[in-house]
Amino acid sequence: MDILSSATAVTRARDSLHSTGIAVVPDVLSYTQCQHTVKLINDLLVKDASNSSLFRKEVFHAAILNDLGDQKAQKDESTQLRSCKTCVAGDQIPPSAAPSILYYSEESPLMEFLKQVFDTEHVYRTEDKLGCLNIHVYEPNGDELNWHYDNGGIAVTILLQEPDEGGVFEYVRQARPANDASEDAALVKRVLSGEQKPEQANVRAGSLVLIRGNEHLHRVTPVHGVLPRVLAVLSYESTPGVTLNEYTRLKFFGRCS
Ligand SMILES: O=C(O)CCC(=O)C(=O)O
Ligand SMILES: [Fe+2]
Repeated sequence: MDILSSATAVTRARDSLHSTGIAVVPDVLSYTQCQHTVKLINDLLVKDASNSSLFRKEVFHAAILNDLGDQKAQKDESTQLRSCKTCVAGDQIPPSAAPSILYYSEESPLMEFLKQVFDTEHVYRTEDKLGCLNIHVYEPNGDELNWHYDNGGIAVTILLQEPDEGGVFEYVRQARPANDASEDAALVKRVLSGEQKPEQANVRAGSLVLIRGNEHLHRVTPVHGVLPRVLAVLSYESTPGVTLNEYTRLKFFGRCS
């Protein structure tokens, strides 16, 4: 975590985010911290096998989830993208896990780092007990997160376990055309047809990844092999006191409370 207090790391990440839309900061968590968290999550998965309180869902969705995209209501391949993973919600993650400490601790340098890198005066944790800190488990039988834009502009993740095969974070460097849904849809089509090649981020276990997720189309390729891909998603807002509504809680966590 010390690396986040380094001025060089701030400058490097800020420059990278500015020029490419993404910044990868390696070794924010150690291998031991990552493995400790993976073990805690594994224990939850084993315990959960019988009562399924962890939320696992396969969905088919459009790449563009905003109002402009949905209005088109076309039924082509760009609206039938498959995503499937297990989500461990904020209230299920042990406080002793390294991502919890990094996210919640008053001594954590992360918040200051984010303000400087995203060049903003205010960054707040999402104050939702489910949607604050999540851990996503991509099982190695084809779990994936298909092409999408995020709703929020500050996406922060930490990879905890690399899979053997697939699970690559891909993104399109070209920033989203401002308020132009038809250009947006054209970009999605070019990416889906292979005409426009995405970039692949080089992310190792322990790396912090920052992206402007509402501007850059991105996805996680299907995971195969033996090891699941395990990733912490740390949620932030530009205004204080943000909670999720019931619709969003049901959609992402399968429950309201
Ligand atoms: O799993 C990842 O690396 C990306 C996650 C992501 O894009 C999201 O949760 O919106
Ligand atoms: Fe995303």
